Amino acid sequence: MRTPSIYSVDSTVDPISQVMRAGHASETPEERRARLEAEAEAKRVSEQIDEELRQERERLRRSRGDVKLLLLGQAESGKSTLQKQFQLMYKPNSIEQERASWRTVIYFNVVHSLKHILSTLEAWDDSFEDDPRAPPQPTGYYDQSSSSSSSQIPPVPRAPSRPESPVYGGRNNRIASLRNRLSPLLATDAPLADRLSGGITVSGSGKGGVFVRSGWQARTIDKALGKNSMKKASSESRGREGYMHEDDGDILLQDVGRMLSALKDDVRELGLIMKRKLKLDEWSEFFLKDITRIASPDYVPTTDDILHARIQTMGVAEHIFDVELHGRSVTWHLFDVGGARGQRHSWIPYFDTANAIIFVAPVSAFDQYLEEDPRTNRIDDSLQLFTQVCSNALLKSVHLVLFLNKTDLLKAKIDSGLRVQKYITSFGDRANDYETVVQYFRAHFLQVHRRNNENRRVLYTHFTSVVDTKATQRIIGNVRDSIFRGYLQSAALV
Ligand SMILES: Nc1nc2c(ncn2[C@@H]2O[C@H](COP(=O)(O)OP(=O)(O)OP(=O)(O)O)[C@@H](O)[C@H]2O)c(=O)[nH]1
Ligand SMILES: [Mg+2]
Repeated sequence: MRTPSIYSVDSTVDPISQVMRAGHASETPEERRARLEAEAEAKRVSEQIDEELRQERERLRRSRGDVKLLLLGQAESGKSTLQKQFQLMYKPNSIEQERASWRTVIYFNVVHSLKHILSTLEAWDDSFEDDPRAPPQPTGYYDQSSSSSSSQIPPVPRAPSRPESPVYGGRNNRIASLRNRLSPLLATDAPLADRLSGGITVSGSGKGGVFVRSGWQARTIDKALGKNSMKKASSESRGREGYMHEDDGDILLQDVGRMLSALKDDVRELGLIMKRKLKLDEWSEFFLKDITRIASPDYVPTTDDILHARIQTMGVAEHIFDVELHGRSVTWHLFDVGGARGQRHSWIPYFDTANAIIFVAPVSAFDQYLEEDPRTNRIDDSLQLFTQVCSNALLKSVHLVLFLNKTDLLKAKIDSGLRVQKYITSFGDRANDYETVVQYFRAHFLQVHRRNNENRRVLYTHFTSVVDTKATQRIIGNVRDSIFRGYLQSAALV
């Protein structure tokens, strides 16, 4: 006996067709109308499903043609700053929309720097009887004779010379009274951090201060506009709790602005002392030297301020741009990742679909150590990370671009007389000038690439300072063209 197929079109044996036909013969005009309506509705639903499927197929087909670009590199290497340059180039309006929200970040950067400076001064003060000028320790990566790729010797922070400035004259009193005067301003550190992070504390938020997820801008703007706010309570000294519960719109920012303005001379004094005595983070130095402008009541961050603001990325933030090529628009997905060690596991799911990577390595960091692991020199870490990226099987056919970044800071360090050999023994007695140093670092990254290049892919290298808009946008144009060339080649193969 024949087993009817579920795809059978033989309606004489199809029980459903038989029932339907039987129904047609005996149905009343109302039943017929209802049946036709039901059939029309079923057809409409079916067509709608078909259309949705078609659109989904089209979206998938198109997104296969999208460019997916990952920005990788250690914390503080400049990935988010580079992302801002893409944003300025391809979505300038969005920077305008976010401009106000950067005031929170910049205030936070200033307050957090002040806190860091004061506690460093106090710590030094306690240990002044010890010899404060121990030489820094060299890094191990370049010491090719050692099998371990990083030095196990903890770095010794640079410390101030013996009292010569007024601060160290009657230093205890001076520092104590500075802390006293600045204390209401310092107390805004925690509520500013909460506003940026949405109250999420991540272990490892160190001197950079706070981790943020994508979308923080909207949250800080909502707050500043007073959305979701609760009734304002009056309180002279608002701590973390005070601001969390009472915040009505801009109060926190107004308070910080007012205090900065009133205390700007103290702030400047502290900044100047530290500039002479300690390596300040680049953003601290940038904002402290401009404190009068930032403390003004109608302060609005400039684009340059936004490019210098520091906020740690948590997880992976996706940014979408439309990029034109020969009159055709291609969607670019830029993935800006958190570079701290605790964040790196979140990169992996993006490796599968990536077309291109910009690996950002800060070459100015030869005298710095990881915040997450103070035994590891930052250049060592960048080279190790670059080794992992070059040798990762999932990434073996991605378009690879290397940005040797922070060249402006490298120049400044060399000009100020900092000697590379002190930190990197294998640099030997090469000339301590910018060109020699930068080529030396480049050679090491090229060597890593050469040793991990089964697929014989090209490595595109650029010397960058991603806070420099004009130069960076020219380089982005260059990167875009090289990615598109690869993109067209692979499209031609399909
Ligand atoms: N002077 C100078 N500063 C830079 C340069 N690149 C980045 N910066 C600054 O360095 C700091 C860190 O930069 P980010 O872009 O936040 O670093 P990131 O790689 O995104 O760091 P994570 O999000 O923690 O992984 C910011 O204050 C930037 O303004 C550069 O080329 N020159
Ligand atoms: Mg970042």
